[in-house]
Amino acid sequence: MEQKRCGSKRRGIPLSTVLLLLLASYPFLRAIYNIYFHSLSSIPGPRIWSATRLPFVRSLLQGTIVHDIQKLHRQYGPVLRIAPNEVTFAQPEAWDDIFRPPQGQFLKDPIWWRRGPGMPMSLISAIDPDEHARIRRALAPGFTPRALKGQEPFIQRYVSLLADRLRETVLAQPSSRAEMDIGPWFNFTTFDIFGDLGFGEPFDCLQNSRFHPWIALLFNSVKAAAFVSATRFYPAIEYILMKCIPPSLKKMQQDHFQQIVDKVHRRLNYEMDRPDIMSHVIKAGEELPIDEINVTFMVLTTAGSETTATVLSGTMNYLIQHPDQLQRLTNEVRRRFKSGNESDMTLDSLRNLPYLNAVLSEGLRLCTPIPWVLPRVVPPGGATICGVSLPGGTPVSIQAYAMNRDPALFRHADSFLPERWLSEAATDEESPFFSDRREAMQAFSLGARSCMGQHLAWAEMRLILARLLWSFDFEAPKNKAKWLNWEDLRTFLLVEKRPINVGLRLRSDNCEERLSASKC
Ligand code: HEM
Repeated sequence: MEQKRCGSKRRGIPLSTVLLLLLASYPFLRAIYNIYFHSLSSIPGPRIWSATRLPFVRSLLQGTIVHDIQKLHRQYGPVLRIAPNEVTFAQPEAWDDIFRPPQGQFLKDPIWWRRGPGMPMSLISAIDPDEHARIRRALAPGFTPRALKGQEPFIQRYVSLLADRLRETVLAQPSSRAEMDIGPWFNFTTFDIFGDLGFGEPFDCLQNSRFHPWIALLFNSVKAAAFVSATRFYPAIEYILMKCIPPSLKKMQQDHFQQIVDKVHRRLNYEMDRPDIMSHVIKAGEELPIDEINVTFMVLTTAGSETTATVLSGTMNYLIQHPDQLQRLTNEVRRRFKSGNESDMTLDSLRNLPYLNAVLSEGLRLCTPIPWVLPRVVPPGGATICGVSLPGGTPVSIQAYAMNRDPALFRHADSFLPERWLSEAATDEESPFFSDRREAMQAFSLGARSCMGQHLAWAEMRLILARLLWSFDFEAPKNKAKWLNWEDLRTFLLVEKRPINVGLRLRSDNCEERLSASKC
């Protein structure tokens, strides 16, 4: 009996229990490894973010990721570990080190760009540099300054329609002063412009004064898209989620895509030659298979419209809350186009208005629509970024939001001060902005994957803002509770939408008097 008891003692804890214990303690052991023994353990960052991906995912799902990371950068410095295997940078040198490295490209991190099952490759999702270069080559002629010249009449048409619609809204008010959310109007205009340039047909948002259902569905699914992205860090959860998607939702997704396929199809069958973006793709012939054209034009619709509208919304929001800057810009535009003929306002004539460019640069800095440039992966041999050596395979990203608002890089970094972008700020040592690190702001990114649409974006932003200020007097809503603080907006891959309330009336008749009385 005694012997038996000793025997059972020797057998000890059953193997299954040991395995279970090991399994249960794995996350803790892994977290300890990540904090103390991982190859990134010397990179500054909060322990909990270095130990596990969970805080990052929570922040992503809450939409507070850019603000949370900004706070962490302030606390830990410009090089920050934001997950066990990921490092992010808020230092100007990171742009060149990641996006224009001397040897070879840092490729996009597949976790963010992996294509859905059955989805063809697009310009944005192509990771292989040769594939990406092939697609970009086929599209590039449609985005040159020369091509833009041919596209100008399309752009002008929708900006005129925007001004007409706003005029009607104002005149419908008994007081001839309207108070409205101008954000959707910027979206209506940029989506209509891209619709015409891409597919030869607008989305008719301006015509109908409301979002086309395709765009409405896109905006409604942004939070869900952020959720799907978050599950990619946990393949088992992603697998289950994909299995749980109801057929009705899958059908909705397919129909959404099919609408773009139909638009592309209609455009490709046009007999006439029109100088839009698609015409260049047609000329490139076989270079781009039809399924790649479909997906590329679907992502371009968002990339080319929502971004520009976000900057315009943010810039207008800052302008109405800064009456001096608003007045200075209004004066610049109205003085330059005194003759009273809006058609004088061409893309060429608007290119060199110093204060207009400064205001929009400041808008791009504070309201950058891509506040966090999604990660790239350090090439296999490893690389040095901002003086920090990182092993191959490490995802690295740039925090544009944190960098653009860093007081070490920009004087009064959180304030709207377009003057920092005037040429004298860079040359006059007395200027308070002389030491600003303007090269930190790269809203269109750099290198082989920089924004293809930046000429178009600048053209649209200049024309829309100038035309509106030329035609209307803007002001902040009388009720301060209706003012929006841009810093409160969350980010779910795209910047959250909230009303941009403005007061506007038709440009007053005594404008010339005010101009001559103004000191600007
Ligand atoms: C103010 C407006 C805009 C901003 C701030 C902006 C910013 C950016 C940024 C930062 C990227 C790089 C993203 C990355 O590499 O992860 C990008 C890529 C891109 N943008 Fe824009 N964009 C704007 C407007 C437009 C417009 C109007 C179009 C054209 C219709 C456009 C087309 C593209 C394309 C095609 C790419 C992908 C380039 C490639 O992967 O080769 N963007 N944009």
